[in-house]
Amino acid sequence: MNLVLQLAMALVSVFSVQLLFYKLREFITRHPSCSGSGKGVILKYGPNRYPLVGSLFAFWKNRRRHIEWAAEMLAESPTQTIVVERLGGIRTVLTANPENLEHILKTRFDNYPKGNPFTAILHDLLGKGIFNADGDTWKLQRKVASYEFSSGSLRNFVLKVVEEVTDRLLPMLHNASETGRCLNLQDILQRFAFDTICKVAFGVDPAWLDGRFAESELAGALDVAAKLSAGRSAAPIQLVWKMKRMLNIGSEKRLSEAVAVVHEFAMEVIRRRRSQISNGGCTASDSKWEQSDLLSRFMVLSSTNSNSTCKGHGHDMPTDAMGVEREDCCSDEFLRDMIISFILAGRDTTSSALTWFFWLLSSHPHVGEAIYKEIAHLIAARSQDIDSSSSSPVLFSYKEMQNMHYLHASICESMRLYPPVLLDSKHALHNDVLPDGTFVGKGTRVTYHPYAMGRMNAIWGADCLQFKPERWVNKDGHFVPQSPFKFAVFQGGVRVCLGKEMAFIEMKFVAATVISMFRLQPPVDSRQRTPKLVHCLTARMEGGFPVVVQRRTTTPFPT
Ligand code: HEM
Repeated sequence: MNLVLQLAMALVSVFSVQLLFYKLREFITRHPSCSGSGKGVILKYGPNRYPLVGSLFAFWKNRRRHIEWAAEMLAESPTQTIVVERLGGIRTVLTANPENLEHILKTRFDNYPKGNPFTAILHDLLGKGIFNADGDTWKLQRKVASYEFSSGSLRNFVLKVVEEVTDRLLPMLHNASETGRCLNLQDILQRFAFDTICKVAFGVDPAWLDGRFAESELAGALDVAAKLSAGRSAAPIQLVWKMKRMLNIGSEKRLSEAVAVVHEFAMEVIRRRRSQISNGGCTASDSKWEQSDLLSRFMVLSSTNSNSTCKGHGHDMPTDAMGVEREDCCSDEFLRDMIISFILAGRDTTSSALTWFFWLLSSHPHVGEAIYKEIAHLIAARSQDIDSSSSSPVLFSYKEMQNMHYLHASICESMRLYPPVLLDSKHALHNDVLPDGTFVGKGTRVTYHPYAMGRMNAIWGADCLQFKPERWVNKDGHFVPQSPFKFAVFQGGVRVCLGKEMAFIEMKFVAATVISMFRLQPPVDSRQRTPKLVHCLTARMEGGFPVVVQRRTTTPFPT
């Protein structure tokens, strides 16, 4: 009882101080002469229609649909930008304006790091991993990871891994088509994406986990950690999760337990690789490529004695030149954080994109059939293609996948409506003014909103809510890309997603394989229902995506 009372008193006093600061800050930001900008415009949309405490209630009322709520308000704003000021929260500029995005992500990138308020939210889970880092720590990881992702041989390796992992997926679908059993496609795709990223980034097959970790336990821990971390950012009052964390109670207790499981997995991966390196390299069963995985590159960096460069796998990688302490960048903790960032980057994004893609196909069967025809056409053309007669075991070659224009368009169209990363935030280092005239004070959070952008009349036209892959192809049927600041699904500018090409290889390979063999439908009783979108760092479907699997009577593959 005493504790509850103390908690309540602490809350009241913090609220009073915050109220004072809030009023003061409001005064400063609304007087351009005080804030240092002569042109600043404060837009008065969305939650600003509510008085100070009212905005808190509105926030609370919409807490389970804050993504949709923000999208509605952004659509109402003539500049596609709103300013959110609420008690207990950082002043936030929310934007879906492509010019503003280019400004934040490219032109004035230096002024918009992720910032402490963002990194604090994800720190327990991601530590200083690339997703949660700024400055030199980020630069170093970006540089090393770029070597990996820009390498030509990565593409072939990804293709090989994806084919292997798809081979595990197909028997499940065959089995379900024969037994009539319903499958949770979201879970299966997540497992597929997890296996793929572990093999590509760390040279580890999660099948190796058996006996040490139950993969389901790890998957569960990752889900809980992602969901509760996202919950922190959506909390109307940030102080509440901070206090719960301090007291290790409720959701914060569950989060720390889940994080412990995830961390232990990452440490096990590191221990395994260290022992491989100390045993003189990879085991006989490991391929050459596994020595070049991202984790190995970082480890070579840590074990080199040179102070200036690290000569690993034929690359000269600047290390101390980055200004990052060797001990920092090569400690087990640092490697652990890097691993977790990559797991999240590779597991939840592609599986989210594919889940929503297959759901949209189930209500737009003509799109699925058009994709099938495209694949059948490419396979039929194989007999005339000299190269394809090679004995490659790959179901689809890279070249064939490049020619799947309609499939590419359909995946982009699906991500336009359901971007895996729904929103993303930066924090201004200095006062600034966005191209649409919105004043951004030092410390302001600037959030861009790919979900709102994908549903914006002003950007995509009156049919923006319709699923129409045709909007991405020209009259010759070729895919036409859009500006990354309009279609910001992979972010644009300096921190653009490093795994974009890998993601497309993965998604197109799985989609093409599944579509050429099966038709997937939700069970009859849920066909008319739109699944609920939940924000768990990525866009998930509440309750998963149950599907009934029907095998096609013919496939385009030669028998
Ligand atoms: C459909 C799939 C994917 C989508 C939509 C996507 C989207 C994004 C977005 C929006 C960001 C920026 C996040 C931020 O700065 O907060 C990002 C960054 C990143 N992505 Fe992806 N991603 C996808 C797949 C992948 C895959 C498969 C990988 C491979 C591991 C990957 C690796 C990364 C990395 C390393 C970054 C950090 C870049 C940096 O901060 O410099 N992504 N991605």
